[in-house]
Amino acid sequence: MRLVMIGLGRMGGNMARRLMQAGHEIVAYDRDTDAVAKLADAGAIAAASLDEARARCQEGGAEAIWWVMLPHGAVTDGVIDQIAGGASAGEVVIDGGNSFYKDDIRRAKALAEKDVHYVDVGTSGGVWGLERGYCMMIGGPDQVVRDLDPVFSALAPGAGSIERTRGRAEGIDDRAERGYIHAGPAGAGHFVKMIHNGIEYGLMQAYAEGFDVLKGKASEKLPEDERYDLNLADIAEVWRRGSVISSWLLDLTAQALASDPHLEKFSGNVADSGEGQWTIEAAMEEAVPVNVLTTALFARYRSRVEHTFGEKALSAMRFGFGGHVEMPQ
Ligand SMILES: O=C(CO)[C@H](O)[C@H](O)COP(=O)(O)O
Repeated sequence: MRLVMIGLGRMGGNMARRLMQAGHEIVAYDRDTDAVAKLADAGAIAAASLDEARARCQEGGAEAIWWVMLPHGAVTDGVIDQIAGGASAGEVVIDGGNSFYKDDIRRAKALAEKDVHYVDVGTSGGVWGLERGYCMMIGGPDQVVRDLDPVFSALAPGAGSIERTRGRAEGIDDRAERGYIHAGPAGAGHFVKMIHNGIEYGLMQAYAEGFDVLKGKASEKLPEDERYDLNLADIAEVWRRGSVISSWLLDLTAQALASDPHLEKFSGNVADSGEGQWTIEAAMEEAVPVNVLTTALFARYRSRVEHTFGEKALSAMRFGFGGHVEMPQ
């Protein structure tokens, strides 16, 4: 198939490459003309504007398919509005970024008025996706998603060497086993991806806290015979092998500790892109308790300030009721 890839950053660029490796044709568009030129060197058709991208995509006679891979919010909305402005009936807009699922529902309704189809794809795989493939959670109309199957199938990891899940029925839709699902109508793909990312926050926080406690065991504040100077890189390594908590996130932790045992490259000011917060908002709408996920998000907020005003207030109250002084820095 021929499709336009808009946004040729870490994700979009590599997804375009993976699609071309599978025989698809990519019309490449990005405001960064160097990124377009680089992808053209790898075999893509370069486009200097959205109009040109549409024309090049339609050359084969089919309506344009747009895969948008941009930061969520205003940037993605702006580009989709521009596409919609010149769109013909039958075009397909796919948002493969990390959009908020309620934005998908709104966009799908607006585009449907022009008979333009909208598909939301929560895409996981990060910078490793070119090689390993991308796990995709898809929302949108059934037939449109079916028609795009060659694209999803090429991007997905495939069944690979992962054993079939014991107890899973034979002869059912095997897309999940090949690394992608059609989760439901507009927004369902990004909703599932949002929860995936919420879980990601919780898992990451659990590893981070565990390693913090291991590191702290060398503290001079502990009795001498209870101090251990633990090799964190080795602990991460051994847990990768047969332990209950082995995972890809642990693999990445082991890699980071192997090359930088004190993680000196990092300040520890942890950013977030919104999915953790949206997960908690969704849980509140459903009145579902998400204690771990909430704590993980708040730990990120906490990581960005040396001391909060609230912590100063704590010290002030302790001092007020008991004359208790603060810990020395
Ligand atoms: O989609 C992803 C992985 O699957 C994102 O890369 C990841 O979740 C980053 O999110 P945040 O910036 O909030 O940590």
